[in-house]
Amino acid sequence: MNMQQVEAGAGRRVQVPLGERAYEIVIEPGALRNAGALIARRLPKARVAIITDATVAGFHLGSLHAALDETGIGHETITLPAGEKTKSFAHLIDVVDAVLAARLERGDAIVALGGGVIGDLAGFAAGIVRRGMHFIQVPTSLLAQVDSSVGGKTGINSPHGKNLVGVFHQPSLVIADTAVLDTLSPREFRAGYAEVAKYGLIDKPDFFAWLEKNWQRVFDGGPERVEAIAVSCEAKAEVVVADERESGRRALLNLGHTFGHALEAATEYDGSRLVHGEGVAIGMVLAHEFSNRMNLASADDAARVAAHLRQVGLPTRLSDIPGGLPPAERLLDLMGQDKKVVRGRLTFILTRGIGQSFIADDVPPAEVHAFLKEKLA
Ligand SMILES: NC(=O)c1ccc[n+]([C@@H]2O[C@H](COP(=O)([O-])OP(=O)(O)OC[C@H]3O[C@@H](n4cnc5c(N)ncnc54)[C@H](O)[C@@H]3O)[C@@H](O)[C@H]2O)c1
Ligand SMILES: O=C(O)C(=O)C[C@@H](O)[C@H](O)[C@H](O)COP(=O)(O)O
Ligand SMILES: [Zn+2]
Repeated sequence: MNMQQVEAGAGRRVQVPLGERAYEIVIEPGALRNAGALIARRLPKARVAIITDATVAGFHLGSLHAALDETGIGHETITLPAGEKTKSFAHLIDVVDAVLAARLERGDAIVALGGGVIGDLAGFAAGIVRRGMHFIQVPTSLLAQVDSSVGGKTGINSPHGKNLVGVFHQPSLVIADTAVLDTLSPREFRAGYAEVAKYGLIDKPDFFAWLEKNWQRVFDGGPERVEAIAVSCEAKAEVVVADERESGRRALLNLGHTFGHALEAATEYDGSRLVHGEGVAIGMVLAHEFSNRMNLASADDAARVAAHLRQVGLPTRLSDIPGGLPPAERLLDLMGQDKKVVRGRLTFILTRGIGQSFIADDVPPAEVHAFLKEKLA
């Protein structure tokens, strides 16, 4: 990681060395223009079904079509509504039916052009149609470029909780065009930034300190944006290669998510109230505050995390979520559906300070309940 000198205009490539499931992440402004050539090199002669949402299609579908036409790649397009509620059984059926109707074969590919919602849904479809098709991620949100397009977690939501139905299915290629982020709304850019900060808070205190200094440049675009995305992808790739199916260390990538996912479910996946990255921002602050309450981390570190996230414009408190929340009992109940639960016991990602996160499976639920009650008051 070279965060001191950032070369102007440079693209980056990050490898995910997962044996026969290995793939490359191409991070570059303008990469979408080369999507046809990149896909043809990785999957010669494959046809593709593009899954996208209406907002992203309006901005970027034409460029992807042009890139595929240039290289003679046959394509179908399925356009879904934008937003978290699209990660549902109903839309999974739409995608599966459309891919089968287009007679795509197992050796063909599903291409996700969009944010994490489209990536998670399209990846799930790719994992189950004909028992597994190729899958290519073309992430268009900051969150998707730094997190959801890498690592192979796919799935949909349930009223019982987030991402409760899905499969692990790695992409064959990730094409992250950092220039497409210029059309992303400021709110969605901020939400994705929460997952960038997460890597610093897990185990990269120098990266967190770099972000505190450089976040404005990351937002503005240019080399710092590419650098932050590349560092994030390297961090995620390293964890995924070490623990692809989350039997241990990968759970660290869930920092802030036990709280955050419960908040998303409690607000019924209503993006006008809370989007995923915002839930993660509040969840990471709560994880640091709870760690302080358990005498694990200092109050100063918890305050530093909250101050930085607030500085970039992210919500950091439960009271920042409009429309009211259910009581602590209900939030705890929702956390009970977390995939990290083992024999009924909650697992949390706690911390000893900035960049010192760890997996805790011995957290007394009564402490969490009391903490949440306090925070809701
Ligand atoms: N699989 C994983 O490892 C993983 C990791 C993190 C998050 N996730 C999931 O990802 C989802 C959140 O992803 P997200 O934040 O990208 O949400 P999203 O897919 O809903 O995208 C956010 C919004 O931005 C719009 N958008 C996307 N790219 C755009 C662009 N370039 N220009 C203009 N508008 C654009 C979308 O239409 C949408 O309205 C959640 O469902 C979360 O659970 C998955
Ligand atoms: O890739 C992972 O592993 C993560 O935990 C990344 C998270 O940012 C992401 O939100 C993921 O979808 C959460 O996973 P889940 O298993 O808790 O649903
Ligand atoms: Zn996340």
